Amino acid sequence: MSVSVLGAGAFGTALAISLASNGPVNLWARNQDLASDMQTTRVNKCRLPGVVLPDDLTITSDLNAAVDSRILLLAVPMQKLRTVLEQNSQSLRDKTLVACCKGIELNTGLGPISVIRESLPDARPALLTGPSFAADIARGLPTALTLACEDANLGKVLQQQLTTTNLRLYRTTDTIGAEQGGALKNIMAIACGAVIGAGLGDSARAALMTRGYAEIQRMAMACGARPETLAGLSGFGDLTLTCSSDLSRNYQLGLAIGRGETFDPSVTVEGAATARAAAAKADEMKIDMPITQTVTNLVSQRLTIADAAAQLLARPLKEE
Ligand SMILES: NC(=O)C1=CN([C@@H]2O[C@H](COP(=O)(O)OP(=O)(O)OC[C@H]3O[C@@H](n4cnc5c(N)ncnc54)[C@H](O)[C@@H]3O)[C@@H](O)[C@H]2O)C=CC1
Ligand SMILES: O=C(CO)COP(=O)(O)O
Repeated sequence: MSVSVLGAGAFGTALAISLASNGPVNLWARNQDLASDMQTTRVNKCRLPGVVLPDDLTITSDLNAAVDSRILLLAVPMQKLRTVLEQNSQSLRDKTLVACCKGIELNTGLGPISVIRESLPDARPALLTGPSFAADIARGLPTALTLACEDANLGKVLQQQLTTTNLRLYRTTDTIGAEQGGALKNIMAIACGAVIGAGLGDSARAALMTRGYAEIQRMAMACGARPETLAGLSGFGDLTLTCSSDLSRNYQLGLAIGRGETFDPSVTVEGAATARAAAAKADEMKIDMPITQTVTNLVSQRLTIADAAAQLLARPLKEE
């Protein structure tokens, strides 16, 4: 097998389904019961109900069976990435590792590429990010994503290997821009969901998306991102999708906050921890990120939606 996907959640399963149209793919599930069930039923009932797994997709709970591949995709939540790398360091240490997660690590302020570099210095890291819902990819709907890799030659190889008929990859060497855009847009999606949930209207959402994009640019460019990456699929593209679709879990959390409803804590919502990480980093770097700060306070219930809106509107007037 040339490609394996580690993590049989929604995104890992969807990517494995798409990649199986290019040839055999391994999908590693850490949970043996889930792996057995998927082998028998050929469906991932929990995460992608109703989508039949293709014959060229092999499911395993044995990591050693999966790490034989030349390319390994890591489709686990951002806050779990370091654990997965460290727990499996012997098997993963010199591999090509394509992170598929979108977030900033809470305790370190690092993105996925830096976490891979710190945990496994001999690995070759890359990032797959951009606007796509697992359900869309799994159904074979047309999708375009960004493959970010500092090593331009490896980036070209990965672009070729991971593009499928319906999943078109663009490449960049700007891993910082791709990481930051993909992580920070989740924060803005929570804010937009909250505004819509509270009935504050589409105009308020457009304001948040635009000023949120300004925040993303400020932080990302201070970290070394290139503006054209932020304007591309991994930045503007994903911001647009996630802030405007009910399918987004970040947006759904925002909706629940805005409506005063509870939200299932077991659902993967990257923007919650990422908002805290980004707010702390912004403080440290003296970058103005009022929406990020507000989302942190909303998620931790230190602020009501009415007070959040009032605070943002009352900020000193400035040039755009
Ligand atoms: N679901 C989607 O539409 C998309 C998700 N993503 C990103 O993909 C990443 C994963 O998200 P989903 O697959 O949707 O989440 P999910 O909650 O459906 O799946 C997460 C998977 O990670 C596994 N996992 C968690 N901790 C682990 C550990 N310590 N060791 C091994 N495996 C572990 C879980 O068992 C689960 O299979 C996130 O960063 C998300 O932002 C990106 C684009 C689209
Ligand atoms: O990243 C995504 C879309 O590109 C998925 O969004 P959610 O994690 O909010 O569901």
